[in-house]
Amino acid sequence: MAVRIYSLAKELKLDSKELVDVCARLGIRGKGSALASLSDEEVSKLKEHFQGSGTPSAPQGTPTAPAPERPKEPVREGKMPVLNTPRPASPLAGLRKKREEAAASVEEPSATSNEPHAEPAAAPMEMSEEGHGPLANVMRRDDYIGPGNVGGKLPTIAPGGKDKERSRDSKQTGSTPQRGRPAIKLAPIPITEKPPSSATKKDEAIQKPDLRLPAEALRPGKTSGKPLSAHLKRHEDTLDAKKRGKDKEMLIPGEEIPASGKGRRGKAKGGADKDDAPMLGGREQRQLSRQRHTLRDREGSDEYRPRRSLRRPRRTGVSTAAPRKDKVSLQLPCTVREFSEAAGVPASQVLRILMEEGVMATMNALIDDDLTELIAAELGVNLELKEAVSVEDELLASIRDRQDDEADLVSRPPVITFLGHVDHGKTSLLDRIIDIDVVSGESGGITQHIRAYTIEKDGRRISFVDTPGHEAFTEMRARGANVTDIAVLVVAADDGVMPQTEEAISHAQAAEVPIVVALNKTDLPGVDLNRAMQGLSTNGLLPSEWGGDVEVVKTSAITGDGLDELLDTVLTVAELHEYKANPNRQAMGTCLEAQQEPGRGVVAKIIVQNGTLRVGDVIVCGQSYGRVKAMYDTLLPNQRYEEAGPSTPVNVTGFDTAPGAGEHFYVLDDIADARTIAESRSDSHRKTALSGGVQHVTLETLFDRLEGANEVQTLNIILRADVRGSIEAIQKELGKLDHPEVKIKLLQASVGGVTEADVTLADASDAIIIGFNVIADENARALAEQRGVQVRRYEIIYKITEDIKAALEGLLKPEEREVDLGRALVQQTYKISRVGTIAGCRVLSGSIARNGRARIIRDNTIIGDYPIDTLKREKSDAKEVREGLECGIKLSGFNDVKEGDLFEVYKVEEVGRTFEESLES
Ligand SMILES: Nc1nc2c(ncn2[C@@H]2O[C@H](COP(=O)(O)OP(=O)(O)OP(=O)(O)O)[C@@H](O)[C@H]2O)c(=O)[nH]1
Repeated sequence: MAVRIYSLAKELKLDSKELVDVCARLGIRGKGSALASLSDEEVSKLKEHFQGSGTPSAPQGTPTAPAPERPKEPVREGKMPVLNTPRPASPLAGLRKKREEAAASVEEPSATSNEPHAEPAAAPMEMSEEGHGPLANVMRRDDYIGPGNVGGKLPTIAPGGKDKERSRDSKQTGSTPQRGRPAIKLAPIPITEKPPSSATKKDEAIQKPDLRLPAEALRPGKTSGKPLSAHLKRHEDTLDAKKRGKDKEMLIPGEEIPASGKGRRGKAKGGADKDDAPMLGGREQRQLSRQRHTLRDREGSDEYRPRRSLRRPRRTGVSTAAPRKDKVSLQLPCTVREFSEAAGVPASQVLRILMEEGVMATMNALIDDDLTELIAAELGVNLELKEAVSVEDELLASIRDRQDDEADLVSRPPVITFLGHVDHGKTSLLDRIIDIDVVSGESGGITQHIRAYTIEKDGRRISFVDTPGHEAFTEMRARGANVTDIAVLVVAADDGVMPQTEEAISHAQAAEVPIVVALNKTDLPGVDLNRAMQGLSTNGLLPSEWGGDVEVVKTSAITGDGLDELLDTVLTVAELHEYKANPNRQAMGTCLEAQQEPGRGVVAKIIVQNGTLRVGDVIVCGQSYGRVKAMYDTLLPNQRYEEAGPSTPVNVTGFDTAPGAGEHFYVLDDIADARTIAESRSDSHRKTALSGGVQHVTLETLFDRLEGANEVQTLNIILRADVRGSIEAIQKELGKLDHPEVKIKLLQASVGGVTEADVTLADASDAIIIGFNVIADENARALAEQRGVQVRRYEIIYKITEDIKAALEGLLKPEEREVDLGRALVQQTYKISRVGTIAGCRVLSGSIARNGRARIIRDNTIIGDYPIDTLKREKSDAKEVREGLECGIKLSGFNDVKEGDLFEVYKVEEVGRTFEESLES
C-alpha cells in the first residue's frame, strides 16, 4: 500500500521536506513533493535508513545525545510580563541610570541561560534605598518570585546579606559565591529550552544581562498587572500633589488612591524629594512640566480641570489574532481562509506551504482533503474532520429518509420512457398510444410540446416521460433523477440495431431499469425480424421467445398493431416490480423541465414520485422555492388540478426562479425553511463551480477512491474502438483483471469515435471513457472537459490493462504526456516529385506546430501517426500556424494523404507534475 511522504514524515516525527531530501539522498527518485507516494519497498528503505541512523529525528545519521534532564520547576500560571529593553526617550531614563549603576555594582551573573534575562531586569527596580524606593512596594508583591524557587521560598537577596540559595547554586556550578548584592526578586520565566549541562555552564563566558522592559510593563492600568507604569503614574501624582500643597491634593477622576499610608500617598506626604524627579524623563517629563505649568496658572480657579487629555492614549498592543490551536476541527473541503481561521495561523503561512507544494492559491480557494492534511502536518496541527451538515441535510433528511409503512403504500402508475435510434418511430408510437386514449374519450388534443403525460388503459394508468433522446434520459440520471421505471427500446424492424440503439441499451442498463423492446415498423414489407432479434441478442438483450428475459413486442405505429400488447406488457412488468407509493404524505418528486412563460411566470413540469402535491404547498426544488399557485394538466394547458398524486406529471406555477431539469423537489411546512435551503444550495453551487466543479473518477484518482472504502468499488468503463475485433480482444483482457476491491463494469462497448452521448453516460455513471484507435469528436471533447470526464486513448491493447492494473495499485505514472495542439483538415493534396505529398490544410482549431506529430484520421478512425516534416505558410517555413489559417503540411514517412483527412496534431512532453499527477507519484 502506497504511503504519502507527509504521512510517513508524521509517523517518523520528521519534517516532510527533510524526508523529501532524504529520499533524494537515498536515490529514491521522483519524490520531489511531500504529496508523493512511497511504495512499501521505499518505505522500508527509509525506515531502515532511520533505524540505522539511530533516531528518526536525526536523518543525517548523527544521533544526538539526549539533553540532561533538568529537574522540572513548577511554573506559575498566569500572565508573565516579558521584559524588553526600554527606549532611551522613555520616562525610565532615571530608572535606567540607576539600573546601570546597579548593574555595575552587581557581579555578572553566571546563572543558566534562561536566568540572566529576568534576574538583572528586576535588579534596578530594587535598587532604591533600603528597598523602600518607589518600586519597592510593587516588586514586593507575591507575584514576583525568583527563578529556581518558584512556588517555594522567596529568594530575597538582601543588600549586604548572603543569599543561601545562590551560594548553594554557586557551589554546584563552581562559580564564586556572590555577596553584597542588592535584593533581587524575579518573575518566573517559563522554561522553553533545556538548560545546558553543568560542564557547559563552566565554560560559558559570563554575559551581560539582557535587560528588557516591555511596553506592557510601562503601560498604565490596574496596579496589580502593570507595576512600572503604575509606579510612574503614582510618581506623577506625587509630584502634582506636592506642587499643589500639602493639604490640597488633586484627585484625578477615576484614579484610585491607595488607602494605606504606606503607598505613594504616604511617601508623598512624607515629603517627595528631588530624587524622585530623575525617575521621569523624555516625553512624560515634558508633559508633566506642561501640566505643572498649567496647574500653576489655574490654581484656585473654578475652571480648573486636570489635563488628562494631554496624555496620549497609549495603544493597548493586544493581538487580535486567533490563538494558534493544536487541534483543528474542520469540514472538508475548506478554503485557505477557513483553515487559517480554524487553526489560528496566518493565511500567508498556509499560502506559503501551498506555494512550496507548487499550488498557487488564493484566500478563498478551496483546498482539497489531501492538501489540507498536508498543511496540518506541516504546521503540526491535529486535524479532526467534521461531517458536513448543511441546512438541507438538517431539514430534508427527515423527509427524504422517512420510510413509509407498508400499510400506507398503494400501487402507483409506472413511468415509462421511450428510447431508441433516430427515426425508429418513438414519437409515432407515443402519438398513436395517446390517439388510442383520445379515441377512448379520456384525453383531449395532443400538444407536440408535451413531454410527460398519463393515460389510462383498461382502468390502469401509465405515465410517459417523453424525453427527446437517450442523452436527455441520461442527463436526468446525471443529476441523480431516475424518474424512469421501465425503458421501452424502440427498434425499427427494417434497420435493426443501430449505433444509437446500442447507446440507448447502455444508458438503460446503466440506469438499471427493465427494458421492453418495441420492434416497430413490422408493417413494412420484407422486414427481417430475425435479423433485428439477432442484433438485440448480440447486445445482451435475449428475446423471451428465444429463451431470454427480454419482452419483445412487434408493433406498428402506422397500423396500430401491437400497441395494446405493448401497453399490456409494460403494465405486467410494472406489476412484477410492484411500484408503490404513499399518497398520504407530503409530495416529493423531480422537475422535468422549467421555463418562464409570459403572463404565468415560471412554469415547471414536474413529476410527483411519492406523496400528493396540493395547491398552496410550500415547495423547494434545487435552488428555487415558492408556494404552489396552480397546477395544470400537461396535455390540456387550461385544465387545473387541486392535487397531484404519485407518478403524475403536472405543470406547476409559483416558483421564484426556474428550477433545473432533474432537480428533486420537496414539500416543506415553512416557506422560510424553503428559502434557507434554496439559498444555501445556491451558495454551495457557486462554491463548487468556483472550485472547478465535480470531479469524476480518473485512472489517476482511482486508487484514492479505493483507499478507505469499505465496500467493493466499481470502475465503470465506456469503450469505443475502431473495429469490433478490438472490442472483443479488449473485453477479454479486461475480463482477466481480477481485483478483490474493484469490479470492472463495461457499461458500453461500441465501434466508432467517442461521442457526446458517451460523455453524458460517463458523467451520469461516473465512468471513464477508453478510446482504442479512435478519437473524441470536438463536441465530445469539450463536453468531457466541462464535465470532468476522463477520456483515455490507447493504441496497444495490453497497455489498457496495464494502466488499469497500475491505477488499482496506485502506481500509475504518466511520465510522458501528449499535449493536443490543434486540428487541421486536408483540403487539397499536392504531389511533388522527390519531396512527396504536401497536404494543403486549414487549421480548424488550436494551432499546428512544426515540431509536433500528427495523427491521421479518416472516417473517425486513426490510420497513422507521423511527425510533421515541413510546415509552410504561403511558401515560407512556419513554426506555428494558428486557427483559421491555411498551411501546407508534409508528414515524415507518409504520403498517402487524402482530401478530407483530419490531422490531429499533438506533441509529447514531460509535463511538470500537477497536483493530481503528483498524487500517484
Ligand atoms: N411504416 C411505418 N413507418 C413508421 C412507423 N413508425 C414510424 N414510422 C415512420 O418513421 C418516421 C420516423 O418516425 P418518428 O416517430 O418521428 O421517429 P422517432 O424515433 O420519434 O424519431 P426522432 O424523434 O427523430 O428520434 C416517420 O416518417 C414515421 O411515419 C411504423 O410503425 N411503420
